[in-house]
Amino acid sequence: MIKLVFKYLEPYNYLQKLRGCSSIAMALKNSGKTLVFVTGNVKKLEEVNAILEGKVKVEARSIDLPEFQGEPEFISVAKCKEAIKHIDGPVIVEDTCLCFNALGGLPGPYIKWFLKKLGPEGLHRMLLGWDDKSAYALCTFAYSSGDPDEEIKVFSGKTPGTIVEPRGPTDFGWDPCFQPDGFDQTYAEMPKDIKNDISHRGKALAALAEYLLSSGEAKKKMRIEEPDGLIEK
Ligand SMILES: O=c1[nH]c(=O)c2ncn([C@@H]3O[C@H](COP(=O)(O)OP(=O)(O)OP(=O)(O)O)[C@@H](O)[C@H]3O)c2[nH]1
Ligand SMILES: [Mg+2]
Repeated sequence: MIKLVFKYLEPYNYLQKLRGCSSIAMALKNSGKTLVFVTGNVKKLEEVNAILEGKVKVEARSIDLPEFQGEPEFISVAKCKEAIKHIDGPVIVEDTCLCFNALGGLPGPYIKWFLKKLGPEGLHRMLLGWDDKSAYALCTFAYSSGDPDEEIKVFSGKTPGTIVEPRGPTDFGWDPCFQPDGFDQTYAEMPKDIKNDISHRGKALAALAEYLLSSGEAKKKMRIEEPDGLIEK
């Protein structure tokens, strides 16, 4: 029963946070500036579009940014600094980590290479010698207003889970071997909308959307839709 309540309450919280973000879409539309998501990963893009649909209009640019090393926040900020060299206007980038607790957080930001070489089955096998199969997915967005002199903002989302034998469709990365806590399905098995509601990416985007709406700094660059109509800030 508790499991069931958790299952439905948590997604609801994130949906609540995103509600009302249609003003961001209007704001960016009317400022003549579109928020550009720089990524080379179409599956990430699909999820970002689904999560922000009807709230924030994102334009994708496929640029193969360097894969930096270091802590997640450093990597995302470094990616963002690279991205703004190519884009005129507001930009977001994202970096995803899959962290095994038994391995002190590795592969972490290096998951892309582990996945490429081992696949989801190999990731599961990495933990065969360990009792602790717990892990977490971490998503870190970095946002720049486009002005290189302004501070880059970072928004993170973390979802705890367990590394299991792969189950479900294999169309997105390590989804088949990650089972989020409180669920009996892997990310790959669950409906996309449920994944997006509880995922590392969904949580990070909720925080980003909240910032764009509430920050005076971000608002100054945009026109914001108010209940009485569109007014200039
Ligand atoms: O099963 C998954 N569920 C997810 O929700 C998810 N998000 C990212 N990934 C994979 O994890 C690595 C991150 O590396 P990454 O952040 O550098 O991404 P990337 O290089 O593919 O794109 P980008 O850096 O151009 O945005 C890459 O292999 C991605 O395919 C996921 N796999
Ligand atoms: Mg990358």
